[in-house]
Amino acid sequence: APAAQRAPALFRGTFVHSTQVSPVQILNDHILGVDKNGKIVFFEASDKEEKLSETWHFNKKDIRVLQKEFFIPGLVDTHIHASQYSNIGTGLDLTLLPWLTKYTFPVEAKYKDLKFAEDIYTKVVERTLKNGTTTACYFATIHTDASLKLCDIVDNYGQRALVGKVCMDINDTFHKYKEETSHSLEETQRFVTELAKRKYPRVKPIVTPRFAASCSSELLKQLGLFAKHNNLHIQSHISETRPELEITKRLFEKYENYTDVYYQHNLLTDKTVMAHGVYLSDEELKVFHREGAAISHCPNSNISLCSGLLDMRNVLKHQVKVGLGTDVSGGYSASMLDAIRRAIDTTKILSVQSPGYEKLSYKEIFRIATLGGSQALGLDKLIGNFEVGKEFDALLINVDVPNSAFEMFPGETNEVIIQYRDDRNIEEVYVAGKQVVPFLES
Ligand SMILES: Nc1nc2[nH]cnc2c(=O)[nH]1
Ligand SMILES: [Zn+2]
Repeated sequence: APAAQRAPALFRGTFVHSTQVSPVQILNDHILGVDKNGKIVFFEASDKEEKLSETWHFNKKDIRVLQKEFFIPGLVDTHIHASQYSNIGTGLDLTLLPWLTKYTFPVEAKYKDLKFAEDIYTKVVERTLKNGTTTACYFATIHTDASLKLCDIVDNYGQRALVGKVCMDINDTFHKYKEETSHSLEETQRFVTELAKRKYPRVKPIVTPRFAASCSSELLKQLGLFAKHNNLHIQSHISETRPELEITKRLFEKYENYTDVYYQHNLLTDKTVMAHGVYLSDEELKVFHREGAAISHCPNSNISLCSGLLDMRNVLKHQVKVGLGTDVSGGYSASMLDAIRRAIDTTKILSVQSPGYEKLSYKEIFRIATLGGSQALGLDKLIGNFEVGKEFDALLINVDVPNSAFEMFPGETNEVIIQYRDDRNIEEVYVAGKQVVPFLES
């Protein structure tokens, strides 16, 4: 039961967000105004209330004054397999390649059945929204109609998303889950065309070759050209595990490295987001920087599938755009709050392994989960924080709810709250100024 509610356009209270210069900025007693298109039109200290009400012609009694709640920007999940949601929390006894064969390809094959697809896709959109994911970058499956169904559901619930119909013409371990090369491209074209006809304001297509090891050079080439000619987003996986690196090296012998495979096929652009990147060399990171391509850091998945630990500090040092991803169901949680915690764990483990390692602070990771994600998806002009001119994607956090996962003690600051809240503390979710959580009863 999706929401269709307009937010009150005016809020007064505490706002916590990130900027380029400040990983966490806490703005107490501010007023934020949202216009009917969902854009933030002003955001100022509330001693300006008088002047603002004259400029913007509002009545002060229309301001919603927050009490103990505060706003943070919506969380951006830069990598999630909507189709794998039905496997969440199961099948994590294997590493990537056998895991794909035993659990993942079989479940994705089921999305031929549109009823099944509709059921699971509804559940994953509801779950991610409730957990504060206002923007998701989804992998669906190879099935075009089911992928369009995901788009319909995302739009209906008011989430913002990039949705990819998966492309793969090689699968030697689960033969029935793959496509003919030409069919894969044609179906991608059909997916993009059909989605465009629907005119959804916040659901966009993303060209999605699964990863190099499941695509022929011909398919990669055609998808790269298609993305280029239509200026489309691109997503895939890169350098997640060592055995995958070996296979890719064997399949693409004449390329310099894994990054070069995507680069040579026009798949590494400033609208590309590649999941994982655990084993990328400095040389490859320089190519990411040069091309403006982004990495999605998926710490839960990296640990759950024993893939490895991404050195995010090194990624940032190379000025490569980076966001966080849940990578459901390689990652066992659909919550970006979990992704934040796993990213904190990962940076700490790296510092244990290498004394002197410059850990990321939780503040930096909060920024990566919000502003960083928006940059990784090329949406930072539109979302990511509460800058005037952006759309209001936001979570109303209440730390003091019944059944909260933690106690609040006197003297604790917002900073403590940022680290430890969970979805019970997300009372309301807004996308482009429209309240999308709680869902309205239909
Ligand atoms: N984590 C993960 N890695 C992949 N590499 C290729 N496909 C997948 C997938 O579905 N999940
Ligand atoms: Zn993935």
